[in-house]
Amino acid sequence: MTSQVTFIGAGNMASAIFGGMIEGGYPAAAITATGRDPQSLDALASRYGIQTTSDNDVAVEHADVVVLAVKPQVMREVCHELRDSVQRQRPLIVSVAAGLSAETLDNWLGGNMAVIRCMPNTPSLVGQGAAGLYANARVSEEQKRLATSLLETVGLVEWVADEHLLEAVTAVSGSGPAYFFLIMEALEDAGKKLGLPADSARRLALQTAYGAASMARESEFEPAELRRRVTSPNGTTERAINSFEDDGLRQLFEHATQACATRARELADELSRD
Ligand SMILES: NC(=O)C1=CN([C@@H]2O[C@H](COP(=O)(O)OP(=O)(O)OC[C@H]3O[C@@H](n4cnc5c(N)ncnc54)[C@H](OP(=O)(O)O)[C@@H]3O)[C@@H](O)[C@H]2O)C=CC1
Ligand SMILES: O=C(O)[C@@H]1CCC=N1
Repeated sequence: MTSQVTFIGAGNMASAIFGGMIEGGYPAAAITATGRDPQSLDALASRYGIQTTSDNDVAVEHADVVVLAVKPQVMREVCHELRDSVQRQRPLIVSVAAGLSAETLDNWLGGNMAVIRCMPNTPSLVGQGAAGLYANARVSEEQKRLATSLLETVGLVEWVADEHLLEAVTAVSGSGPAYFFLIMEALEDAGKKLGLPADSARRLALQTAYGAASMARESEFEPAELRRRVTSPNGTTERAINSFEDDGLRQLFEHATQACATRARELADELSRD
């Protein structure tokens, strides 16, 4: 039987997931999303054919799975508001919020809940997401299979056994799309500075990112080998790669991902304090 899935919060991440689920064939009628702005909810309802409401309590009434997809800063208030209804209904809770631990969420929801923490990413919208998942001890094997099957409709699913590894998942894939978008912007700008018309620079940069990612995913060779195959000895690529290496590109990634993981820990500390 199709599980009833309710998204609390229907912003960027939630709509990427339910949009991708529907695109992948999940019945829109089994999906409910909540929010605060009736106009945005109406727009989502007519675009995707999902149920919408601004009443979070009503939305969880018949839910098998409740996906908490509000900003971490409003999660406590939302969980307190949902406490009575989820304690009655006992759905599987899936939180996509950065930082907040399963224990904190469980406490805010009144305790003894099956909680999965999920760190997804926005390419879920086009069925190319990558999500890291962690389950607390109350989650059954069947519920893990359910979460896996729901999220696999929008991309790759990787379970982690240690909750702290979700900080690394956030640093690599949760925030990761933004790094690649930044690289696309930078490559486009660099192309313009070298004289390309703006629209050509954008098309070339985007197609190159797409081509490289598709090739890396499908190839039997690892990315380092694929890079070597573009890099002719004493050719043009070698100059560019050497320039990146000399300017410390790898360290830049190391520092940025550490900063990201640190922020995930900070959020958890800031928000779980009473
Ligand atoms: N964006 C991303 O790439 C990723 C985000 N995440 C996580 O996803 C979560 C949501 O982020 P994101 O989608 O970017 O943020 P958005 O601001 O786009 O979405 C949050 C939504 O929650 C709604 N909301 C706020 N308060 C309530 C409430 N009381 N009841 C119901 N809905 C409410 C907001 O409505 P309104 O606008 O009216 O306030 C908004 O539409 C965060 O916890 C974030 O850590 C995780 C991985 C990736
Ligand atoms: O920037 C953020 O906090 C969220 C979590 C991962 C991606 N976006």
